[in-house]
Amino acid sequence: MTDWSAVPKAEIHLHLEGALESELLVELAQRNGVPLPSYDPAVLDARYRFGDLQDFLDVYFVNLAVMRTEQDFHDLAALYLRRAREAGVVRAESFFNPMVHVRAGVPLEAVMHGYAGAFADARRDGLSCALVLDFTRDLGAEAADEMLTAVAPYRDLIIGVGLDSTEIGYPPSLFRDVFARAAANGLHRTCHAGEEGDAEYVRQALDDLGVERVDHGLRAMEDPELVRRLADEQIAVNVCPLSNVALRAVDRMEVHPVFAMLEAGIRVTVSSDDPAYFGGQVDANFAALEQVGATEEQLAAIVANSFAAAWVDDAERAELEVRSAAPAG
Ligand code: HPA
Ligand SMILES: [Zn+2]
Repeated sequence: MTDWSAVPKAEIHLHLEGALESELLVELAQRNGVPLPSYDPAVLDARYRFGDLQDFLDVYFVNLAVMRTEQDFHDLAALYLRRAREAGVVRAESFFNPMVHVRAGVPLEAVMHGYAGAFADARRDGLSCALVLDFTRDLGAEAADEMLTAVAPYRDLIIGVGLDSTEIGYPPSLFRDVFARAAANGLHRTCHAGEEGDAEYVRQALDDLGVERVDHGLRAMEDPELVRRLADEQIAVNVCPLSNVALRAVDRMEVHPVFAMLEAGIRVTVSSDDPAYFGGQVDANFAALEQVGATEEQLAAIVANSFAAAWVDDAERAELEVRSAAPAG
């Protein structure tokens, strides 16, 4: 079996709020006087068994009540960025979602400065990294639009936008105007679609939001015409195998659609989604695919796709590819 932590890669589907490991969760709860059901990280981890996406989101949002100050956001991002480097990540494009925090009374400035400070530190240490603003789709398009306006003073700290949280009932088309405004501001676009929603959600992400990438995209495989289109247009589909099994979007790793996606010529990438909840960092996601029979060639293609799909300019992409081709060490 390959040591995936030694293979340089880009991780482009990762929620910083989903990197809140139980040890840090307990530390922040104690720091800020926020009650938890247990203060034993092992007990908290043992509760992470989910029936579906909503089941997970219910726990995830409750836990986020511990995040209060700029230092908290800095600590969370620094933890993720350290874990990512340990997992072989050389380019990190990370979702953050300020909506839950701001609604809990945290100043947007604390969120932005905390995350951006940790990202600046990592950049100084040689990691290529950037922040992607995610909107909570079940809060609706107006709230997303308000957040896009609110982050205007921090425009230089973000490179793109995405859409997360409860999928069914909140199709991408609802967010057409806010994504158009983001594009007009020079922001890249991606969207969670096809995790639980059907192929129509993925089609809308392409047609109505103009996304360059799709997060999860699993149910696109139910529509052969859409599969051809994803392949023809080389839209990156950012799958998260351990997440998909943990949230039962996929029955078993052996039948993960990633294999059919590769077969169809889709630009598949692999990321960890919410590593504190789903059992591992991006290296563990590669290992999980290898364990069920993904070939060396398939996994190498996924690594190459991660750089092809990254939101970097040609010069930086070339530099990342050279670094990844050099022997580890
Ligand atoms: O996988 C996810 N899907 C939707 N929303 C999310 N928020 C964090 N992770 C996810
Ligand atoms: Zn996600």
